[in-house]
Amino acid sequence: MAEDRLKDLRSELDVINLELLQLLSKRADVVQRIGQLKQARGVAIFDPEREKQQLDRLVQENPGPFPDSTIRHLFKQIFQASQGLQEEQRKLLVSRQRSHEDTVVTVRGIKIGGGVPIIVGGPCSVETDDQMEKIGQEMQAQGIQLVRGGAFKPRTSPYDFQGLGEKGLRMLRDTAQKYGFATVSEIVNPADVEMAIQYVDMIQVGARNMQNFELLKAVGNTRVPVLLKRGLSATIEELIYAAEYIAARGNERIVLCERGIRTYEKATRNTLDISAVPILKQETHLPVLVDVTHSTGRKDIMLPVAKAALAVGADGVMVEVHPEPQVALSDAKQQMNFAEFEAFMEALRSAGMIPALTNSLR
Ligand SMILES: C=C(O[C@@H]1C=C(C(=O)O)C=C[C@H]1O)C(=O)O
Repeated sequence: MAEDRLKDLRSELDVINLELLQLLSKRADVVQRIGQLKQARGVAIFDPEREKQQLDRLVQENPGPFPDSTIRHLFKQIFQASQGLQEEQRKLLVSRQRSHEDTVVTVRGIKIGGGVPIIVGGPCSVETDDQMEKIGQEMQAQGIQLVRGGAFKPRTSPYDFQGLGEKGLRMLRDTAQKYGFATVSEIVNPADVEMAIQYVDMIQVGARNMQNFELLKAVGNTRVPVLLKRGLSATIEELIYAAEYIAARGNERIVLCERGIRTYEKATRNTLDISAVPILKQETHLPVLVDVTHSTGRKDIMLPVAKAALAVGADGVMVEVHPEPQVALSDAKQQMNFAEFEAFMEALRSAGMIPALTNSLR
């Protein structure tokens, strides 16, 4: 008999627990809505005055049998947990606090991040069928799996080669299909994103467009991997917020790329901010690449710079390669020719910094 009574009372408690749980969740939902308002208004999360008001009221209404001190203690715990929820809401989606695990971005089965460095290679611009055919053969011979090639070129001068547009994307895709690569290419106009993803596996947001917020939103609306380059005068924080624009739209397949920043130094085209790599790895959970071509603009130091990038934890390096750099329609001076590229790759391989060529790739 007594046994049955105990069971009944415990069943009663089980029901009350579920009711309390529902009420706690309902309360948490309101807390989160308050959190959003506070964030929008730039108001502090912790509000001791408001907490005091609530505690005073609760103690006043306390029907017992819990003593007032216990009621204060229990509700203080709830307030603290609520504060935690609001703090969680404030953390950027791309921030390290959101994920202790490194994000691995997979582009057509090729992993960026996760421990095995990748080399992304290809010409600055897609120019001719002949050029792309040679690129296809060379990239395949060197085991390059992700090939770059520009079709929309944001050039400093309006009189410089502007790229082949959709035709260039088609040529890049055809080469990729023939040789089995994945592709990345820059898009500058949000209206072109839908068209571009018919051709490319990864969309690049270039340095000059890092704060083209409409473009960031447009690529954020897709589920296609995005290579986001740091703006030439952008701080690391601004780069992280640019990535957040993409993530906030639901696309977290983002790879960051350090490509040098503008300083007073003239010996290199830009100044490679090597410290940005470990900082980005620490502050975000996203993979980070280093563009050694644009950051240096100098072929003679590309190898040591690439080694430095990999040594500080970059998930890969991006380089420009052209069959005949001297006649290239863009970046003629800084693209490597095939012999230079082969020496570059061989040096990284023999230093054990990138995987050896497997037989199937020879
Ligand atoms: C929910 C709020 O945020 C925090 C949490 C509180 C709560 O859980 O009741 C109260 C004050 C704040 O410290 C709020 O400001 O109302």
